[in-house]
Amino acid sequence: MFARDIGIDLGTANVLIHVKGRGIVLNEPSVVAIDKNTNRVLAVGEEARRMVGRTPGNIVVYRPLKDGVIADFDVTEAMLKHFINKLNVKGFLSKPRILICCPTNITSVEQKAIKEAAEKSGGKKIYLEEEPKVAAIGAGMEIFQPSGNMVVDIGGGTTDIAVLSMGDIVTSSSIKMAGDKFDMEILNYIKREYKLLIGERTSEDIKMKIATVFPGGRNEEMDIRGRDMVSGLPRTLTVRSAEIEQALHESVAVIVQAAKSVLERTPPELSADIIDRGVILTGGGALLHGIDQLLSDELRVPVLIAENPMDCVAIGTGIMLDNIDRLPNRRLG
Ligand SMILES: Nc1ncnc2c1ncn2[C@@H]1O[C@H](COP(=O)(O)OP(=O)(O)OP(=O)(O)O)[C@@H](O)[C@H]1O
Repeated sequence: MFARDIGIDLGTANVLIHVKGRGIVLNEPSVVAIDKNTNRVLAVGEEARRMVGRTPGNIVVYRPLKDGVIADFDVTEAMLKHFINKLNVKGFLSKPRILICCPTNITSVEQKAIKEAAEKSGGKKIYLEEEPKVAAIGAGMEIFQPSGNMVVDIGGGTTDIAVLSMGDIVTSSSIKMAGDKFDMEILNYIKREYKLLIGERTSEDIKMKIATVFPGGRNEEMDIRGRDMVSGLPRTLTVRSAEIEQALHESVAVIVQAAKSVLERTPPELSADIIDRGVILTGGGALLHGIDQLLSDELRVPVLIAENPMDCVAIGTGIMLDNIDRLPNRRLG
């Protein structure tokens, strides 16, 4: 029995766990179903996600990390413990070191509590790290060199934008505009234009299958179902890429603006490096059709989507654990 280091991407939308030597061993949605009457956890992860929008009154399905902050700490703790215990850390993996990447804006009290939850689940030493740094490392950027690297990590709750050099963040911004808000914009658009109520899962489906954020970038259509707001009855209608582009226009403009303001605050030598190396997109939002083209046009630098953008943070935790002793400014080490 020997200790293997564990990296955890505790995300708003998904939790990924990386075990040294084995790669990503767990990838589940950050969702928990609870029985309101007994306060008992009924399901966690994928099983709970399948219940979203489909539960009777006594069961609530939580996303405990909504909006990139910990909305419900007890539920977050229960979820984290459930996932770590699933790996059987206490038995097979004796006392591993655990590096957790959690939302950027959490309070020090929350940081402590996350640390404690991981300790109780069997961790020997727990490290917390900032998401954009780990995402950049996971995307293969050489952030320990004295040169500028820019990463835009578009997750479920937050978009983290950072310029890194010599292993640390030089300029950054974290905004609450990301995948969840895009879903909400699509849902509101369908409600406004067609008087049709759709669920969150349907609007996420539209985003993934036919949306684009680059004008004219995609020309597809999709049949969607929901509840007619006037008749109250189920109804089907067809939506097109171009109208979803309109629906998402203002939201993506917020991300473009945040990226511009980070670049404006970046020292010129590092800006020059970014022209050479380009901006790397990570997180599930990097898969939003046309986002790379749009950012490249607006920022006038090359923009590249990382390979497996949703895995970058988890992969980055693995690389960081290998180099833990030479990391500057690590939090709660
Ligand atoms: N093909 C796709 N097109 C557009 N969006 C996508 C696609 N695939 C996934 N997403 C979105 O990516 C988001 C989840 O990304 P990710 O798993 O990186 O977030 P997270 O790390 O859990 O969140 P955060 O970084 O805010 O804590 C969801 O909003 C999801 O809808």
